[in-house]
Amino acid sequence: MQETEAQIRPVADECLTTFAKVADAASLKLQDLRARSGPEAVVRNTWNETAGVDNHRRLTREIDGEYRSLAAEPAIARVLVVDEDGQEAIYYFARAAAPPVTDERLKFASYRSPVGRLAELDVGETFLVTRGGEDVFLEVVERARFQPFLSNQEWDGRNAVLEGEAYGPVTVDSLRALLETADRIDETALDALLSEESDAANVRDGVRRGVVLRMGLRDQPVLDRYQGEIFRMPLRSRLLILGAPGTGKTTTLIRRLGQKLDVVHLDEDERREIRSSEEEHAHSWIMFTPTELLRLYVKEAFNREDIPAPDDRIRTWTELRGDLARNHFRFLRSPTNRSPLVMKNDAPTLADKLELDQRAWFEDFDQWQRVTFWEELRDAAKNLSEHPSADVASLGRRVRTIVDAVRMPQAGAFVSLMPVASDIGALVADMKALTDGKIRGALNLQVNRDREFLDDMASFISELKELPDDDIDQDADEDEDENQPPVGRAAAMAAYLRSMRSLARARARKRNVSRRGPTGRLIEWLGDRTMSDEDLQEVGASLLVQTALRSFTNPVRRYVDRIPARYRRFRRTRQGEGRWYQADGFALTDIHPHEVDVILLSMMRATNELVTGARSLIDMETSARPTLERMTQLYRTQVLVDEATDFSPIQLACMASLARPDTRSFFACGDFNQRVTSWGARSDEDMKWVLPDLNTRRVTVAYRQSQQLHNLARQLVAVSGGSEDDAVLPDFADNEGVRPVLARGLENNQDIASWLAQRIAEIDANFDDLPSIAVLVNTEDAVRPVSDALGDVLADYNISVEACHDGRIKGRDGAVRVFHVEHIKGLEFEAVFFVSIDELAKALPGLFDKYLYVGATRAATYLGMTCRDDLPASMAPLEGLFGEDWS
Ligand SMILES: Nc1ncnc2c1ncn2[C@@H]1O[C@H](COP(=O)(O)OP(=O)(O)OP(=O)(O)O)[C@@H](O)[C@H]1O
Repeated sequence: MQETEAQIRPVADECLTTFAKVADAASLKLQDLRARSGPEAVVRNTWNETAGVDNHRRLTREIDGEYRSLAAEPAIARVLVVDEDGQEAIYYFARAAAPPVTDERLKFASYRSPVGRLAELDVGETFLVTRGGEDVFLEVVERARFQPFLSNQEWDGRNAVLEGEAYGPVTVDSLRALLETADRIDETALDALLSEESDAANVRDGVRRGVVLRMGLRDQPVLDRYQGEIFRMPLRSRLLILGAPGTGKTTTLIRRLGQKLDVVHLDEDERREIRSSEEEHAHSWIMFTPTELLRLYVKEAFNREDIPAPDDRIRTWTELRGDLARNHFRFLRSPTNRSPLVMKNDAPTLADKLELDQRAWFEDFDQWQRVTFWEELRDAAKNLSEHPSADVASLGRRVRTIVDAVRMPQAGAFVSLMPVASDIGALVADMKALTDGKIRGALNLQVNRDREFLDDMASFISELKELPDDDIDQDADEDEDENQPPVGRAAAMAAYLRSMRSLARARARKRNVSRRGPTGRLIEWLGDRTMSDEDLQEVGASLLVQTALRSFTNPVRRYVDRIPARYRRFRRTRQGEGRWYQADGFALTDIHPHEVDVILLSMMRATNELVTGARSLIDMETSARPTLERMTQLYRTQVLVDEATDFSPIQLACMASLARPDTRSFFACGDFNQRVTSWGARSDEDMKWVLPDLNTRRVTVAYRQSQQLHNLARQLVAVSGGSEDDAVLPDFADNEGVRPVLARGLENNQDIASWLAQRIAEIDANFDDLPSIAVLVNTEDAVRPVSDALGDVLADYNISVEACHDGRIKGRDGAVRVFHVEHIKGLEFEAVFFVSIDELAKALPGLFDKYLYVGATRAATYLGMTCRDDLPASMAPLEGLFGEDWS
């Protein structure tokens, strides 16, 4: 070891000198920048143009941030390379920005730059660079990674891992302490003996694993060669990263996002493709996590990468789905939206086991709705072309030629319909003025007869509000129904117009209006205070023509925005055929969240096809524009999904639809063995369905767990029939850990708490500070009683316990945290305890093995399980892997 220490001391010395040099240079630049960026400097530099000032401020803010980061963390890696001519070069890599330093002997670069790849390669590996137009191979001769740390105005490098051709890898706790050992000359024999011990603890053979002390994704400034390759792939990639628990998928995802947000590291084509300013690009991303808790867990990692991550950028699907359906695509009922659809989490609408067939379900609907829409358009065109009025028939013939030319909705056909649409719009407006005039005339008559009429009607319709709008008139046009006042005389007038139109249409078709819904009830209430039969016939006939014509006034909007209405018809049809849906037991207006996903995907895909297939629809002033712009406003340059296998293929496809079409940048990571939702994606085929050109990559080095826990995890997969993974342990010197432990027959919370407390005390004895510990329980209701019982016992050790309800709070570091197992996807702890696993097996037979696997793989070193009775039968073969305690 002494020989190694002698070899690495010059490296340590150079590192510390370089840290100081970079940090000083960054601090100077920072001072300079701040001195120059006062208001006068801004005015002088930009001639006081607002855009210029904003731009200047942003640049100043960004550069300020970069220098501040460099002053706090001057470098994360050092690599010595040699080229084919034997020329050596030393590179220092900073996390994000390139350090503002020049040095004859040293080269400085950002880890995010292409040459940053050197920091990921092992000693002996080569990397191709282009120098003066020629390809040159660089071979890595020495590599060091470290965490710079300023203590008492002196730089140190903590947790450094150094490796050269002739030494290492070694882990050095402190580079400064390493240098100080060389300075000791006049030691007494006692001092020498003591310092021998501490020197040995400072420099140790091999790469060491850090203890998990806090609840948050650990910092991993330099990735391994496989992760690095993925993180550097072009922005326009569509990637799925699969890997066993702890293989660094989330880590890679966040590092990649950081790199791709930094426009400096995008190539020319990518910069063109993002089509936005730098500032927009910095905000144009969205990441999905399956749980609120994972969002909290990763937030700090975003801060380390200097990525502002407000809540609207890291989202759960549940949250975004509600927002899209209610506020953007507007097909769920709200105080301002008369839509009949009400989303209910437990709406019993869907057939059993539909989750196994969800792709076919979606495709059936999507195909049905496209065909239905076009057939209706074709029928409308035919009817118009045969209409007695010459004006109408001539327009009808024009649209018929276009519609008959294709069999399904197509971007090109919509473009061709646009010029006719405006002629039709003018005709409809004239016809509507006439029919509205007639209905208003009738209303006027009633008001003249009875001054109270409007007020009486207003109070009657306010009572109807609660009635489900089951019978919303399929032919009532959105254009007629826009901006409906909710209360008062204006609302009464709108309701009168609406009901007269329904009545008139029904008369013209020789049908009756349904009595069940609000419109039918109002008509009943009106009695003979409607229009004359003759007028109803005449208005009805005109309205039917208007409806047929309206199919063409804004065909894009009708195509996309009527998808929810078509969905209701589809559901009724298939329900009758005994497919996809329960035969009965739910209201026509109830809709399950998975059905909302289907509608959203259909609407988003339909819009995307038009945006990409016919840019002219959006580039020009057409009636289609607002419908398409609604989608373009939702686009993000980067869409990222963590724990992708917890989302259904339909949800994943919705997320992929949010990726800006120019780049279609999509990055998902997950592990099929860790799928804990019955609707989650189950296979490669599911993922290929989401995006056919998805490029799947695997990461296989499992960094989180000790040898014993890694082994247990693999056995768990084997006994549950999951797909075997190819994960291997890293070359850590301390993979050896302790056996997982098991307690049987713990029936009540007191017994459970006292067993947990003994194990926690055993862990605590090994550390100065309590590492991060999670206790997982089977239900939300068990969180409080288990925390209270454990808190009572652990109070004797001065260890506090925190109940983390609903997975909405992270809890405090230093306390033992209690979670419902449902929320712990993606997290990592030094120790995990699973309470009453046999009860979980009984409660969730279908997902038990998945939850067990996910729970057990959250632990880095210590894993404990309790059973109320005994191990579930499926786990019996693994009994021999468990011990009883860690004393
Ligand atoms: N290249 C690496 N070297 C050392 N440790 C790493 C490396 N990459 C990731 N890790 C560490 O491995 C642990 C697990 O990382 P991460 O949570 O990203 O894995 P994951 O694959 O997303 O896990 P899971 O599937 O369980 O969600 C973290 O502590 C992380 O710091």
